[in-house]
Amino acid sequence: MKLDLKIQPLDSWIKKTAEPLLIAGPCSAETEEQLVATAHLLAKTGKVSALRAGIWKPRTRPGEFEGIGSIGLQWLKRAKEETGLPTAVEVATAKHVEEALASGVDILWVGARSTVNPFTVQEIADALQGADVPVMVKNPVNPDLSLWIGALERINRAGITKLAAIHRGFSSFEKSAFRNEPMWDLAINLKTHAPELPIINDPSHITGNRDLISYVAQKALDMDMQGLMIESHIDPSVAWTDAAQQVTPAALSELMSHLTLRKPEIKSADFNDKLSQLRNQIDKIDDLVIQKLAERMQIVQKIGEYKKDNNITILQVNRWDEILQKRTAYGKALKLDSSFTEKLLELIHSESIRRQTEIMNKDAAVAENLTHA
Ligand SMILES: O=C(O)C(=O)C[C@]1(C(=O)O)C=C[C@@H](O)C=C1
Repeated sequence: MKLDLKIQPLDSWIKKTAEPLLIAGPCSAETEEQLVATAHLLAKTGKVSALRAGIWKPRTRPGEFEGIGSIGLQWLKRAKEETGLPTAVEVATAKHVEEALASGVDILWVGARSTVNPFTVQEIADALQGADVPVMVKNPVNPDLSLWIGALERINRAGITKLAAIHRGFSSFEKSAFRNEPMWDLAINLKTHAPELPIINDPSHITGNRDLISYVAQKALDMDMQGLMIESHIDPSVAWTDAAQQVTPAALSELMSHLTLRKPEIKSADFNDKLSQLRNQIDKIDDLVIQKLAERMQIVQKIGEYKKDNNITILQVNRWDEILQKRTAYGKALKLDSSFTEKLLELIHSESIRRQTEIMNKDAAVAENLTHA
């Protein structure tokens, strides 16, 4: 389903100084000197198109540094005057929006902890009514695509058409090398729903670790994301917040120079001929896969009827386990990744169960309808 968003292209609201688009700056504005000095070094790299800095910081526990507050807006103004870099801040309340707009901040973003809350997002959207400012919406903390979409829609309905999404990863129960799981599928899903919506990747928050930033940044570019937002501090070792994920402007410049830029498409007739030949082969195979899946489901239906007539449970763990073991081993022999084969089979099995449940409940549903009639 395509979303009904009115979006202006990214180029209409941010002037790229280099490819890929890079928004950089400290996690938090700490002092005027720290912010302005960082901004100068970032501007000097020639690779940064906008300066970010958190001045209102949502913290998990009270008593932690909650951002320098409104005074930081003056520092951002000075950084912009001296470097020419447009500025970006996070807003979480109507008051933040008003103050940021009044002091000439160029780009606003809605943070992950705000995106989860429709009341907060609506308050921000209401405060944005009539403003011609670009807004970027971070994914919610929890992996819920509808919340992300809902927040984008609310901001868009307030008349904000200079809109982008920021992919900063999701909280997960499972421990991994990342601070926030990228769950790329969710970002890809958003892109499928709204192909014209620019998505900017935030490898700093995904990794929580400066050593992993380039890996995630490269993957984001390979996923055709439109830019990167990376935290940079003049001296990360003394940063007041998120020290482990910040890089110096020099390290950032070095990191960017090692990224490979790939295009979503090219005009070469040769390349496109070869690509469409290969895609034709894929189309034929996909048709077969779907056809075979449909045939499999017909048999599942028959088994369902048979089980019903004989009062046999839907779930047959031993049979299911046998399928899982044998097909995964077969897939492995054919060079398929085992976890891919397992996921595919699990999806098929849950559809089998759904269908057989429908069959089992058919008469029950009729009976229930009759008693309610
Ligand atoms: O073999 C069965 O009993 C089936 O109903 C088929 C099937 C399957 O999809 O392969 C479905 C459910 C069972 O748990 C096991 C296997």
